[in-house]
Amino acid sequence: MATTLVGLVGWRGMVGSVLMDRMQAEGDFDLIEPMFFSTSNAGGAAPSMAKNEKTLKDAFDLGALQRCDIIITAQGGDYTSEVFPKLRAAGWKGHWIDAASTLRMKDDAVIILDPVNMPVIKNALAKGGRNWIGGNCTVSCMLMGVGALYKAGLVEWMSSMTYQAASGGGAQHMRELLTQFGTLNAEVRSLLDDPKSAILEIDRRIIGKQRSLSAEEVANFGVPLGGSLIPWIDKDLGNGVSREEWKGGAETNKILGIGEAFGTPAIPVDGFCVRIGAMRCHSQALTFKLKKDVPLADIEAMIAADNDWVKLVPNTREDTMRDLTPVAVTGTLTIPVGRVRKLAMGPEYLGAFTIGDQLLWGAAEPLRRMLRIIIGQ
Ligand SMILES: NC(=O)C1=CN([C@@H]2O[C@H](COP(=O)(O)OP(=O)(O)OC[C@H]3O[C@@H](n4cnc5c(N)ncnc54)[C@H](OP(=O)(O)O)[C@@H]3O)[C@@H](O)[C@H]2O)C=CC1
Ligand SMILES: N[C@@H](CC(=O)OP(=O)(O)O)C(=O)O
Repeated sequence: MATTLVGLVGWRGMVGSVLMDRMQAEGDFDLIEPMFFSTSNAGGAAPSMAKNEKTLKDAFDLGALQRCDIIITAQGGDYTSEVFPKLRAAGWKGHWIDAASTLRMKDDAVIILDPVNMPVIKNALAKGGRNWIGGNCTVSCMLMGVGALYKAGLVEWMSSMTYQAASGGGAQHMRELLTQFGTLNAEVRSLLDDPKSAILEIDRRIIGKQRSLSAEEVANFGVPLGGSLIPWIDKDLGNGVSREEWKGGAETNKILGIGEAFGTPAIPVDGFCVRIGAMRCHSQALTFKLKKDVPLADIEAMIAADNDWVKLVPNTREDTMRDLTPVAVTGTLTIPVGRVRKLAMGPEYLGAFTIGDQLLWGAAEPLRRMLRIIIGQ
C-alpha cells in the first residue's frame, strides 16, 4: 500500500513545534510521507523529517493540499476559516486534523481526545467522518484527569475554577509575562538586595510600576499579568460569560457524546476561567456534585485507573507540593489529580485539583494520536 501523504501546516509555530517533537519522539514520521506547508516561505527548505517532498509548499495552494490523504494543521483559526471550506468545496475527501477551535462545534466535526472518547471517534470514523478537531486545552486536560467520573455516569454537575498559563495566548504572551517579571524585579532590585529594606516600600514601588507599565509592555494581555491575574479569557459573549467558560460546558459535553445534539441531557459544567502567571500548564480546581455518595477510596481508584497518564496525588501537603504544580508537570504528559476530598456541603460534593501541560494534552498530543488512529497504527 502507498505511504499515507500527510500535509503538515503550522509545524513551526508553538503548538506545531511541540507536535513535531512528539511525532519524532513516537516515530510517527516512520509511518507517513510528510509534506510540509508554509504561509510565509513556500519554496524554502522543509525540515529534516522531510523524505521525498524536500521543499515547503504554499499553504494556500489548494492543488498541493488536495494531494494529501491527511492534513494536520496548527496554523490557527484564520487559516482554517480561509482554506478548509475551499478545500472541501473543491471535492477534497481527506482527513482534516486541526488544533484551532473554528470547526469544533460543527455537526460533522468530532472533538478528539481518544483516551476519553474513543467510542465517539470510532463511531464517527465508521460513518465516514473526516473532520477531527483538537479540544480546548482546559477542557482536554480536565477530562484526561477526571474523565473517569463522567464515564461512570456519576457527575450531576461540575464547576471549574481555572488557573491558566500565559502560553494559552501564544508565544508572544509568554514573552510578555517574563518581560513584566523582569521589569518588576529591576524596579526593586536594590531593595531586595538589602535584607533590612522595608517590605511595604517594595510593595509600593511594585504596584506603582505595575500601574504605569507602557502600552507596549502590556500589548498582548492588555493589562499587567506579572504579579497579578486576569479573570477573563477569550471573547466576551455579552451575557456575562467568557468564551473560554462557555467552551467548558459545550466542549465537555460534545467530547463525551452527550447533550442536545446526541439526544441526551447535557451535564451542566460552568465556572470562571482565570489567566495567571504560569508558563504553559493549565490548572483547575473542580467541584463536583455527584449523583450519589460514592466512597472516596472508590473515586480515587476510578480516577487512577482511567488512563495511562493520569496520576492520583495523595491529598497530603507534601505530595501536593511536590507533584501538583505547573513546575512539576511542564513538559510531561502526566496529568496529576490531587486534593481529592469530600466537601463540607455534603457527601455527594467532591473537590479535586488537576493540572495539564496545555501544549501537550491540551493541544499537540490528541492531533498526533488521531493521525495514528486514522492510519490504523
Ligand atoms: N497556543 C495555545 O496554547 C494553543 C493554540 N491552539 C491553536 O493552535 C493554533 C496555533 O497556535 P500557536 O502555535 O500558538 O501559534 P504561533 O503563532 O506560534 O504559530 C502560528 C504560525 O505563525 C507563523 N509564524 C510567524 N512567525 C513565527 C515565528 N517567529 N516562529 C514560529 N512561527 C511563526 C508560522 O506559520 P508559517 O510557518 O506558515 O509562517 C506558524 O505556523 C491556533 O489556532 C490556536 O488556536 C490550540 C490549543 C492551544
Ligand atoms: N483559549 C486558551 C488557548 C486556546 O488556544 O484555546 P482554544 O484552542 O480553545 O482556542 C487559553 O487562552 O488558555
